Amino acid sequence: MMRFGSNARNEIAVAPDAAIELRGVAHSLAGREVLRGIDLRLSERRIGLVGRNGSGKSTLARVLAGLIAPDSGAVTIGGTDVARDRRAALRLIGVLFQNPDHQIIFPTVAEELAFGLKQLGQSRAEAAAGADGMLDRFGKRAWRERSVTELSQGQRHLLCLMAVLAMSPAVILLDEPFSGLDIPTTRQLRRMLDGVAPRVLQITHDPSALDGYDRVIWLDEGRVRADGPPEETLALYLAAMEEDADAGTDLFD
Ligand SMILES: Nc1ncnc2c1ncn2[C@@H]1O[C@H](COP(=O)(O)OP(=O)(O)OP(=O)(O)O)[C@@H](O)[C@H]1O
Repeated sequence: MMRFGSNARNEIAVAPDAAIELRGVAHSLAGREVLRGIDLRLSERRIGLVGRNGSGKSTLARVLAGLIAPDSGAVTIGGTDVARDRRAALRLIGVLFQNPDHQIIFPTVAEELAFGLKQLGQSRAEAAAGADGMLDRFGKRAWRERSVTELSQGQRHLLCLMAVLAMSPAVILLDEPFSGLDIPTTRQLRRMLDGVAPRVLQITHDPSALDGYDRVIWLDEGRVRADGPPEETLALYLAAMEEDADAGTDLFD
């Protein structure tokens, strides 16, 4: 099995099987209720999250990562409130957002990869070594000194995933992780994700991306509409999507 992070300080500070708990999570954006009271206990290794455009998935991802404190309710991972303890949250959950440009802050690949490791308390040399190690795993050592602006959108996406993996969080949250990636890169990422020990929570519109998953949650208008084994949740979800498509339900209300 692959391991990420050889440095002792990079080890996960909590048991990797620590559950994610959402209690009464509600949140509004611009006066609109986007999350409407979500209660979940997530302890499976591979969990999928599906739902129509605008159903609240990405907002829920931000709340799960502690990047937004919900208006009411709380999210804890292994008992730690991720919105209150941001430092601990870095080790607990790493997020790969849909758009890499919302995530990348440094001009070069090496600096971007090293940043998260320094945030975990690693020295400059340790972080540089960790960044190189991650580039080697993906056969991308040649990217080291490259300017991020010279990478394609898909390559920037891969860089963000490497940055998340390098930090060895207990939970990896992926928002449409394979959009814009070519087939070999997608397969490489899937293999990599299958090999990592932590829990993976994947937001996707592609049911096949959830093959082999333990549990799938369907979010609809900010509420959990179905939750259970993938084949059950996805059957309900896909049937409803067909109905909505036939009825021409407005996607962009
Ligand atoms: N920054 C914001 N300000 C105001 N409203 C927002 C903001 N971000 C999202 N919303 C609204 O919140 C709702 C949920 O958006 P969210 O991005 O969470 O949906 P999603 O399920 O991830 O959608 P998609 O599948 O299209 O990515 C939408 O109605 C959206 O218009």
